[in-house]
Amino acid sequence: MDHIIFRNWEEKTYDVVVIGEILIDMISEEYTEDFNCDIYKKYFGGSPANIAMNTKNLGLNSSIISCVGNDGLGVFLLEQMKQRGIDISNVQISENPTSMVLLTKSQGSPIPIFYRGADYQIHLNETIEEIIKKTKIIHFSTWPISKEPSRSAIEKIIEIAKANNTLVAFDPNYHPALWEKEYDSIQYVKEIIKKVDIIKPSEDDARRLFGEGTIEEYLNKYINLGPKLVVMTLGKEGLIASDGKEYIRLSTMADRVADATGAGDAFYSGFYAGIIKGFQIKKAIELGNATSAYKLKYTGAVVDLPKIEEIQRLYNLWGDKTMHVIFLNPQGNFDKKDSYWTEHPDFGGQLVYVKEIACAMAKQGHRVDILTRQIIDEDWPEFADEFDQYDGVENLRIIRIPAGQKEFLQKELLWEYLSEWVDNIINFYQEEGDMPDFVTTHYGDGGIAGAIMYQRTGIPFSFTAHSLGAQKMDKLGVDITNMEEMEKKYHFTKRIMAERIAMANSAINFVSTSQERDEQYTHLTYKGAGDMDNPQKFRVVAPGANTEVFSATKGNKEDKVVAQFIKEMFQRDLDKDRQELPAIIAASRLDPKKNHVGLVKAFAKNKELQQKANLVITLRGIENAFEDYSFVKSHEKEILDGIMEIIDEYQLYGKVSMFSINSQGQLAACYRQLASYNSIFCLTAVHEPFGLAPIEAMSCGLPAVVTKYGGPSEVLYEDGEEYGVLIDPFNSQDIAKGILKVLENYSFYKKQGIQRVKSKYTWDATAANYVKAIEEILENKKDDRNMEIHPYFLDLSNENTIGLDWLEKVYLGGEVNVGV
Ligand SMILES: O=c1ccn([C@@H]2O[C@H](COP(=O)(O)OP(=O)(O)O[C@H]3O[C@H](CO)[C@@H](O)[C@H](O)[C@H]3O)[C@@H](O)[C@H]2O)c(=O)[nH]1
Ligand SMILES: O=P(O)(O)OC[C@H]1O[C@](O)(CO)[C@@H](O)[C@@H]1O
Repeated sequence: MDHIIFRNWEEKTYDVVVIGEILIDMISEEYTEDFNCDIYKKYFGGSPANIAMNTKNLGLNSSIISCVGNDGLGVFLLEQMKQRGIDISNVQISENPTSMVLLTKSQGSPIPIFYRGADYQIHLNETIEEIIKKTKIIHFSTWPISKEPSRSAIEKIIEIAKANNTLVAFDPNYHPALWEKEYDSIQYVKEIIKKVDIIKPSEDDARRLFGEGTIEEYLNKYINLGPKLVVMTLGKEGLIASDGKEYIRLSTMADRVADATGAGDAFYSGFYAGIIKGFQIKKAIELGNATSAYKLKYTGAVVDLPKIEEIQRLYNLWGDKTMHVIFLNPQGNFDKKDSYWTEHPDFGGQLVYVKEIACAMAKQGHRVDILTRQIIDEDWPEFADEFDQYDGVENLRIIRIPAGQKEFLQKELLWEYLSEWVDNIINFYQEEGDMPDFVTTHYGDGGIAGAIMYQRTGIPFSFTAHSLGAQKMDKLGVDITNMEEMEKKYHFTKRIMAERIAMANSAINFVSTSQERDEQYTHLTYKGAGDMDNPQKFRVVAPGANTEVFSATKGNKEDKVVAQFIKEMFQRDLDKDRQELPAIIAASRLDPKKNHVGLVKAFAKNKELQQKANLVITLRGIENAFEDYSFVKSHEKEILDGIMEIIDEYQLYGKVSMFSINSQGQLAACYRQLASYNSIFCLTAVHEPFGLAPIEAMSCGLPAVVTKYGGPSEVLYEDGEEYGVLIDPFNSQDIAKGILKVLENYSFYKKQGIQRVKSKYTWDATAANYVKAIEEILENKKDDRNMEIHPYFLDLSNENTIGLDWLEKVYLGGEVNVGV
C-alpha cells in the first residue's frame, strides 16, 4: 500500500493542520435520556482541537484553522487552547456566537442538540493558503463542509493541497442534524470522499451514509468512491483498512475502556504521527490503533499522550521488527559536523549517502550504528573519540573501532587491517551483549569486512559499491603495460578481489540505478561473482537529495552571507563587464576522475561559451587558487596545476572564478545565488557511478550538464524524457555544445531538473527501500557460509599476496573462482 503516499515533504514546515470546529460541549451533570435535567456544565470541545493537541503531544508540529465567536465562550476556548499549547494564530473571530452542543450523560446514544454560530465562519485568506502549501497532512471533518462559507473554503483548500503534494484526510462523520434538510448532504459527502486521499469512517458513519449493509459492502462502497485509503474502525472488533488491492485487519488493542470519547481522534493522531515519521502504512495504522487503545483507558476527549516510543513499548508494537542495523565504512571519516566532506578523495558522496540513510532509518525507529575506523591524528582530530552522534538524531551512533596504526590511512592502504577491524567490532558487540541483526557494507573495503564478519558470525550483509574498481581501471586506461605501476598506487588486486567476494556473498547488492546493475556490475571483471541471473541478488534503490538543504525556494541563514561573498569573489576574479553573466559551475572534490581539467579545456576552446558565461570552480579550503595553493595535498596540487596551465595558455583570466565553499549549507546557498544568474551545473567526470552532486544542484534550480558515462545516463534521461543534458566528458566540443544547449533552453531544463528530484530522489524513500529489503532477508534467513575468502584478507603472511597475473586474468575476463 505504500505507493499511495509519496512523502516528498522536506520543504514543508507543518506536519498536520486540522480545519474545523472548536466549540463548547454543554454536558448534563446527571444521567438522562431526554434532556430532562437542570444542570449542565461547559467543556472545551471539538474534534479538530483533540487532534491538534494529540499530535502535538506525539511530537508533531501541528496547527489549527478554526473560528470562534467574539464573546465570552470564544475567549474561554482560546484560553483553553493556549493552555494546551495549541497554536491559535489561525483561529478566526466571528460576530456569530460561539458554537455549542448540548449533550446528556447517557448509557445510550441520544441525539445531541447543535447550536451553531461561529464554527462554519471559516474564511479562506492568503495566510491560510500559504499554510496549506507548507503542510504535510491536512485533516477536516463534516462540520466545516456542512455550511457556507467554510464549505467553499474547504473545497479550495483541497485544491491547493492537491497541487502542493499535501495529503488530504477526511473524517466522514456524517450526521444529518448538521445539515439543512433541503440539501443533498449525503451526495455532497460522497463527492468530498471522491476528492480526498484518506478517510476513517466508523460503522455508524457508514450506515448513515449508505443505509444497512455489511462491513465488506461498506468498505467496497467507500473504496469505489475513490479515496486512496479507507480505514474503517469497528469498535471492539478492531479495524479494517484497504486501498482496494490489499487489506489489513487489526484487532483492538484496548484491554480497558473507560470512555470512548475522542478515541477516533486518538487513532488519527497516532496514524498521522506514523506517516510523518516515515513508517510504512501498515505500521502507521498499527500506531493509530495503539494510540486509540491508550486513550480508551482514560476519561475525557483528550489525554496526555506519551511519546511514540513509549506507546510502541507499552503495546509491544513491532516487538521483533525494529532492527539493529550497522553500516560498515572502514575509511573512517564520519563525525557530527561533517567536518571534512570533499576535503580528501575519501571524504565524498559515500559519507553523504550513508549518513542520510542511517539517519532516516533511525528516525523510523530502528537502532543504527555507523561503524568506522578510529583515527587518532592531529590532522583530523574529529575522528578520535570512540563514540559520536548526529545532534537531534536518536537511535544512531557513530562508533569508531581501531585497526592497524592510529593515524589516518588513505583507503588504498586499509585492506590488510580489515580482518583485525572486524574482530574488534565483533568484540565490541559481544561486550555490549547485543549483536546486530543486519550489516550493510559500503565500498569494496566495507564489503570484504562484511564478508569476513558474516563468515565469523553468520549475520547477513548487503553490499553497496558506491564505485567499482573495474570502471576506475577502464577510465585510468589500465593495461598490461602499466598494470604494475597502477597497482602500486591503487592496489587494484585487493580491491577487485574484495569486491568480487563481497558481491558474491552478500544477501543483496544495493545499486543506485538499473544502469549500475546492467552496465557496471556486468563488467567482465566481475564474471562469476555478480550473479546477474538472480534477480533476488540486486535491488535498485535510488539515493536522494536532502531537500531541506538543497532547495530552490527555501534558503538558509547562510544565503545572504554567501550571496555577498560570491559578489566579492566575482569582483576579485572576473572582468567588470562579466560579473553578471551566467556561471558554469563545477563543485566536485579534486579527484582526477571528476575531470575538472576536461571542463576547463572545453571552456577554453569555445569562444561562444566564453562570451556567454563564466566558469566557476568551488574548492574546499582554497581561498584564492590564483594566488596560492602550495599548501594542498599533492593529488589536489596536480589537478590545480592542470587547471592553471590551461587558464594561462588560453588567457582565461577575468573569465574564471575559483573560491572556497566549505559545507553543504554553503554549497546550496551558492547554487541558489548562481541560479539567479541563470547558471548551469556541470560535471564532466570520466565516469560517475551515480552522482549526488548533480541532483543536489538540480534541486536548487540549476539545470545540469553531466557525463554520459555511468548512473547519470539514467538519472538525466528516462523513457524519452530529458531532465538535463548528457555529454561526452572526453570531447570538448560536446561539453560546450551541451552547455550552450541548456543556456538556450534554460527554463525548460531548470523545471525538468527540479521536478525530477522531487518525484524520484528522496532519502526517506531510500531508507524505506533498504528497510523493506532487509526485512525480507531476515524473514527468509538462511546460513550459506560455504564461502571462500582469499587468505590475504585473513592472514597477512607474505605468501598470500594476490598476484598481478590474477588481476590480469580477471580484468581481461578469464574464468576464475570467486574468492581466490
Ligand atoms: O563543496 C562541496 C562539494 C560537494 N559536497 C558533497 O559531496 C557529495 C559528492 O557526492 P557525489 O557527487 O555522489 O560524488 P562522490 O563523492 O564521487 O561519491 C561516490 O559515492 C556516491 C554515493 O554512492 C555516488 O553517487 C558517486 O557516484 C560516487 O562516486 C555531495 O553530496 C555534495 O553535496 C560537499 O559537501 N561540499
Ligand atoms: O575513486 P574510487 O576509488 O572509485 O572511489 C570513490 C570514493 O568516493 C567516495 O564516495 C568518497 O566518499 C568513496 O566511496 C570512495 O573513496
